[in-house]
Amino acid sequence: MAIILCFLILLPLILIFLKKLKHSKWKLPPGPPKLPFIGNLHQLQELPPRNLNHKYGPVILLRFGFVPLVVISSKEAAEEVLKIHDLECCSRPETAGTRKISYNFKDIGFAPYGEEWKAMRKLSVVELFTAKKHQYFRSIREEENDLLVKKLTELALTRSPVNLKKTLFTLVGSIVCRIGFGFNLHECEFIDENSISDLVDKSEILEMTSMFSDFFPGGIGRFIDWISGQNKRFDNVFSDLDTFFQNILDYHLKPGRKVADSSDIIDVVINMIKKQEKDGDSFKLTTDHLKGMISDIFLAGVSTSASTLIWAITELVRNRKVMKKVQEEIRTTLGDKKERITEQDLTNLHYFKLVVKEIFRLHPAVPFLLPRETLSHVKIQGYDIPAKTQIMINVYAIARDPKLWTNPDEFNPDRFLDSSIDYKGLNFELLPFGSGRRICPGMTMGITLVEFALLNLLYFFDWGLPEKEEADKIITGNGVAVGLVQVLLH
Ligand code: HEM
Repeated sequence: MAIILCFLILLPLILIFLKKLKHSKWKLPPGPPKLPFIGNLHQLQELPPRNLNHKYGPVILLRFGFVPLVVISSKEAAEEVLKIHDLECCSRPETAGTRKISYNFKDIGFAPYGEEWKAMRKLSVVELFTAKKHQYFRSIREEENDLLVKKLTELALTRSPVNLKKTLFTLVGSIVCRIGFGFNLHECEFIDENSISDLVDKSEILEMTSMFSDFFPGGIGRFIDWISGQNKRFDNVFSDLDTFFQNILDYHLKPGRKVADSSDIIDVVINMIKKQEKDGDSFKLTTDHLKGMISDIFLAGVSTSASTLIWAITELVRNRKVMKKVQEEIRTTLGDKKERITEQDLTNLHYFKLVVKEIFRLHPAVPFLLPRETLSHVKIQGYDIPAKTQIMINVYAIARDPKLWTNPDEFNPDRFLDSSIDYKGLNFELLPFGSGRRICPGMTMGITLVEFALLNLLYFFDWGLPEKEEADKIITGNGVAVGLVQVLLH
């Protein structure tokens, strides 16, 4: 009996010792010094670093509480994660914020890798981006841009300044709501079109704010979140978003609602749920899956495209020569007299596409991609990365790496004149949409949305700053330009 007791007491110590022995053979990535227990938590504000961190190299290991996190900031290391080890690195970590906005990971963007994620992703790709719907989506984008041109023309005639952030978030929000959820934002009973950017800001708070329980899983973390009131703050922010998503769902479930031939993605999923109730399939879609999908489409679709557009106008206002060159190309190719432009007009523009590419390089909407988590042990650039380590890919820094780009901080679309580098996930120096299994499924839609809106803005209007404003004033601290811009009729 005594021997068995001794064995039971010693067993955990032996296991810890063996684990340590195994880990001591590992070559872990370098990183800033860590304090006992909290690791790098005291540096949460400045880490992970946005720019290249030459001091520690392109693969850096951090530890926030109990959570190990690796930051990748070189093209070669990104290629290893996203191409060579894509399967081992394609899960997502769980945090309190992402659990909420994904409705318990019943979505696409934050769901861990597995059968449910595969089924949801296939559904969204098939339904949102099928060829049979291309013409329908195209007409929605064209109609919404016509409305924008009308609104901006009125502002130009009265020489009133334009609030870029509100205007472009409303444009993108109205397109995404019609395509994804089948309702017209301008006539909507449950949301004011001007509050779209505020809602997106709230979702970003949820994604970005960290909870103690994210770093100290279990009782201690949850207790500190509760005492500090962080839980309550979180719930308050989430409740506005949840109300909006619930309204979208109720709108679809209204008795007697007529579903058009070109039903939106939510109608399709509701019909699948009804069908499954009869068939008894093994993967059951639920209301949480529906809300997770609404959350994904809204959050992933709106802020990315809108902030890219805002940056495009901002850079062009700051770089008048490029603005002149691109407008000359557009107006010469399309002719000067069009009252309305269509997506067909995008086809013959060359320099314009380079301008868009340069915007995606300098201002990737998701600078660290969405965080990944390793499913098993991998080696990146010769370093050991254990299973269940978070990985962030700093595509912002890679796209400004002086080893890859000449004058990297300069806005210069001409750099792509003789280059075959593209941004669709195959060139690892330019990854605004990510790459591999978790690459953005809305890429085609996002690109068309950005290109067509920008074409309208540049064909019909001349842009500049309101009197006495300087270019830098249209940039805010959190990286998105929000200021007022003067619009003049061409
Ligand atoms: C300019 C526009 C857009 C940009 C720059 C962008 C960028 C991204 C990036 C960087 C990721 C993470 C990829 C990774 O982790 O490797 C992502 C994921 C995602 N995007 Fe987009 N996106 C855009 C538009 C859209 C649109 C319009 C939709 C849908 C309506 C969409 C839906 C999604 C979804 C569902 C995911 C999660 C994919 C997964 O985890 O499997 N995105 N996007």
